[in-house]
Amino acid sequence: MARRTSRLAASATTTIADVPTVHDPPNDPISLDIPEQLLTPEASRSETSSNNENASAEDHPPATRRRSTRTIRASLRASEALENTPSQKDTPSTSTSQAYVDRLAASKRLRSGLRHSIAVMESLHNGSTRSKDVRVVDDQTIVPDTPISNSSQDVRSDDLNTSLQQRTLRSRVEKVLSNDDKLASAKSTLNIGSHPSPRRSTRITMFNKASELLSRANTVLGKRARDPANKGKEVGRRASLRPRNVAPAKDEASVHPIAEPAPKKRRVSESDLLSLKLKDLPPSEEPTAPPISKTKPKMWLNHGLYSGQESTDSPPKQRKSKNSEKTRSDIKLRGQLPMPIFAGARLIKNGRDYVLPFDIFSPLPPGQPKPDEWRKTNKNVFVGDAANEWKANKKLELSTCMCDEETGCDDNCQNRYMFYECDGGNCRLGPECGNRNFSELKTRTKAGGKYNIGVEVIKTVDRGYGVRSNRTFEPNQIIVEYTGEIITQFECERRMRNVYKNNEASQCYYLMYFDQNMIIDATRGSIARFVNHSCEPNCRMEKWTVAGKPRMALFAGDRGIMTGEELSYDYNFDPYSNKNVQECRCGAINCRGILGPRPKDKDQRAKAEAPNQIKPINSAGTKRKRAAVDKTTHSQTKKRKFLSSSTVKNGVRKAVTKVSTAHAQVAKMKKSATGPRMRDATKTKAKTQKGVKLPTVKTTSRVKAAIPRHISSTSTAPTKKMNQLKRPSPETKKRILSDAVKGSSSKVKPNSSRSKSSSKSKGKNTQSSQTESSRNKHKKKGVKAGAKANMSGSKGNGTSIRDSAETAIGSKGLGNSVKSVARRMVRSVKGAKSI
Ligand SMILES: C[S@@+](CC[C@H](N)C(=O)[O-])C[C@H]1O[C@@H](n2cnc3c(N)ncnc32)[C@H](O)[C@@H]1O
Repeated sequence: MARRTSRLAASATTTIADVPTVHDPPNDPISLDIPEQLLTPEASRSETSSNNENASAEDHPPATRRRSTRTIRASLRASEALENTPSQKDTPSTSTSQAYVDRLAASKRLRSGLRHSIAVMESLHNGSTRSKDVRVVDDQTIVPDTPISNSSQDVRSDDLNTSLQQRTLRSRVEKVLSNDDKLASAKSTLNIGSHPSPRRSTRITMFNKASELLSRANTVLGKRARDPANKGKEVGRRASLRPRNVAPAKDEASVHPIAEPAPKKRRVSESDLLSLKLKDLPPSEEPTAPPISKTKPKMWLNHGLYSGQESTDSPPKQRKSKNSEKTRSDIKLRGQLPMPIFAGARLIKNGRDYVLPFDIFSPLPPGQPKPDEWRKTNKNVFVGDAANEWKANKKLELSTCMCDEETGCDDNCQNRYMFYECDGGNCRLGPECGNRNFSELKTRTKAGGKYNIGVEVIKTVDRGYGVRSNRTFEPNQIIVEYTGEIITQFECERRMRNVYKNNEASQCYYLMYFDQNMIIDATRGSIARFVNHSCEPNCRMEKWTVAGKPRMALFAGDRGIMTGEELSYDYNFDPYSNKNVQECRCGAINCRGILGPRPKDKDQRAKAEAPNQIKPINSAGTKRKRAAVDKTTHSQTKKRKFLSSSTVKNGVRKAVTKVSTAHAQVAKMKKSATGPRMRDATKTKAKTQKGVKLPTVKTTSRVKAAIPRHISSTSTAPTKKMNQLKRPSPETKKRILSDAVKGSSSKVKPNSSRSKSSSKSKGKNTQSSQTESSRNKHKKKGVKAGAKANMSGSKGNGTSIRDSAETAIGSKGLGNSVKSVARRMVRSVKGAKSI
């Protein structure tokens, strides 16, 4: 604004200054007639030394502003006398600045000269001053050519004329001067009104502003930079922002030392002000309404950071229904996902079950009850003849992994698919391989410590001891290996008869079918033996082949294991005899009620059962009778029995037929009689069918009951695939193996059909080949071996019976034992089929 004003002033000045250039200021007609004749500039300077105006004009060149003012005057006079001075019109409008200055100076001199002349004339007129001074003045100033000078010279002769002339002259000069003054005052008034801030003053204002800003710069730097002496002087500025108590200046404090110390500075909110106001007000009976503030109160003052959210008992929802919006239109809730500020309040109000955080390690405190008779071993130990009978066939168990680094050995890994653990011999991947569970377990347990072990024994309320996790386990992660003494079946029977006969009370036996007709007795074994059964388990017991040897371990289920969970797996328990049925106390919703096998339904079984899922041997010697089990359980068991009878009968018929055929063949061989097998076999079959009495399941002794017929846990005939891990069917497995064999450098032919797999097929690196090899060995061993193979037959289906029959056929000294073998086979088949 100031700049604009100065520009206007400048333009006005320019306009005015231009006036004399357009109308070149001629001298006043009076000045032309009189003053210039009376006084020259030089004379005026010398004579009127007391005239400050002239002196200043002479000594100092006129300033621009003054020049403009004078120019106006001159221009005004010039405009008056413009017409009377035609000679001046010829003067070019574009006169030089020097000429202009000269004219201004002349104008000034003219005015001063006029005043001087008037003074002289007055003195002459009064007649009191006819002194030498005047003469001197006359001598020096009056030009003889001028008429005035002439007239003045004639004063003595004609006083009347002279005085008249003087009077006229004076009046005329005064008139002109008064006109000048009027114009000047009018102009000044005009200037003040239209241009209040001339250019010079504008500059001053700007300078003042700049200096003021500089002085404020200190305050910008911060409060500490302020001069403490000037602290109190800023009150005016601060007070305009917010009210505050101002501490008195130091000087004042020194003057009034007794005065109270200034209160601490603090922010004053509106509520404070309101309370102060209320304090000041005299107490009145009627409560006065608080003054309504014109300013809108800030939200955060009234509601806090989370304004717009209301506490509800229900957990926050991302989406709200339209109805809820309508009903709660008075409360403006946040549209976005609200922050969980009320979670704590909800938790306190509603509560929740305590769940340990995911990765918490929480072992039990010391002083827990411990099982008395537990001889621990973390490795499988062969006992008795088991070591001799065991076929450590590393080469045959090899399976080459085809995975690459990108995929690692994931779920599609061929070895994983068949429960073969990868190692340096069968997998070219190193740390990238994800199929080395037992290796991982070894590393973990070797490191030691409760966390690495991850499990501990607990005492349950009604199921004896159990096992809990003291840490978390990922889904399908290996937890603990099931180890113990590997014994033969005969050794197992011996132990049951002699050693474990006193276990009837506890009903606890730790026998599990393992591999190659062997049994793991974990009475002396790992902690895994304490894992109880559940109809809704959180773990699985699986048999894997590790470096050519079968090993069993407990794996976490698909949900994983949380800290503090009791571990369990489905025993898939085969009681073998109704006498051995135990009540299940797992507490699951879908509890089957007994420690028995899974439901009989074929489809369900096909889905549920897994080939490598291990099934413990029935804890024989149970005193729990069927009557002890509830009616539902009883009916289930009974139903299972009858449902499977036809299948069992068929299987038994086939088995017996084959055994009879074999017996007949042996007899014929002894008599050196040869003939078509098919026929004989048919005849024999017909005879056998007539002669065979289908056995019923009878528990002749406790030992027999203690070794129930089970769904094979061995690799001999894995007929079912594990649902969770999507294990392959035997056919698929065979195909994969054969493909792998084709793909690998080994020249072994695939085990395409069971009939072709004979003892001649040596060097097969498949699990099936191992089975065949085992079978051949059993053939050599005779009836006993055949019986064993039969006992561990896979699910008691036709295949296993055929195997047993073939074994029996191939064995020497079959003789009278055939019948007993057949009987046992039938019993085995029936037990398996009744599951
Ligand atoms: C291998 S032992 C398990 C450990 C056993 N609880 C202990 O104290 O040593 C199997 C025996 O435990 C008992 N058991 C396991 N799970 C059970 C369950 N869900 N209900 C009832 N008894 C169970 C049965 O007596 C069974 O014979």
